[in-house]
Amino acid sequence: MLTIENLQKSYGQCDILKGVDLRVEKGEILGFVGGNGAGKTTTLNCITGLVEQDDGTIIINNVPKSQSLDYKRQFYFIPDTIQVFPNITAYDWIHFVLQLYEETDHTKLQYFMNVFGMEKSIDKPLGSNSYGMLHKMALITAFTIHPSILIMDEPLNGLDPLAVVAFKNCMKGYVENGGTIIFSTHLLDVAEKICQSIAFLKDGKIVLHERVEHLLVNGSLEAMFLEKQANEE
Ligand SMILES: Nc1ncnc2c1ncn2[C@@H]1O[C@H](COP(=O)(O)OP(=O)(O)OP(=O)(O)O)[C@@H](O)[C@H]1O
Repeated sequence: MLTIENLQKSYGQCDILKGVDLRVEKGEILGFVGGNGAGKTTTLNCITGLVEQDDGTIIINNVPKSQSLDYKRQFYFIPDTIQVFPNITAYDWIHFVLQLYEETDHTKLQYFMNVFGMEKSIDKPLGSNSYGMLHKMALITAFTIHPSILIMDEPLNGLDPLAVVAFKNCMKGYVENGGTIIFSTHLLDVAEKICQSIAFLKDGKIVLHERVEHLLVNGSLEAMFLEKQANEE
């Protein structure tokens, strides 16, 4: 589904990604973890084309990143900071994006708006929405589109507890229906409940990529994280 080989990226003299290799299989929820500044956002930005890598290949559904348009049709991306036009409404924004993805099933949209309790905010200008509400809007759009792979950078940030429950249920339904998810997070207790596997990024490389049930044999993900961080330092 998603294959990354030898991904490298530097900013000036600073080598951020030093040969990232990663495979994500269809139907998998992969949690992408690592300390602050490890390079998670840089990796996701390379995958989604917001950043051009210096070296390495990225392929989604057998389509290489170099085939720009076709490649971009394979996924939907929710960045950590959602940039919006402040004067248009959530309704207009969502419908605009749905049109881009040729998604016309508005019953699905209504369903996910209900799930996330967004009906009352749908006609408000985006500029008056909170950080969490913008994230909900992006999630509603993503689950309505149902892309073959959903890529998210810290999607749990700003979500209230009800939205977190809705998010977990939607993720479950989405992968049961053939979707694949890769998301970065610092919330290891949530990751251990919803992910099938965890990739740990440290010093510009993936130092561990393992199924969650195998990791939990030795304790919590938090314990694994602390041990890995300490060992590698
Ligand atoms: N545009 C840029 N120019 C220069 N350095 C950058 C740029 N973007 C990121 N970096 C650097 O690359 C490194 C990795 O940043 P990145 O945002 O990918 O980390 P992260 O793992 O997502 O961190 P966090 O968990 O704190 O969000 C950091 O040292 C950061 O300062």
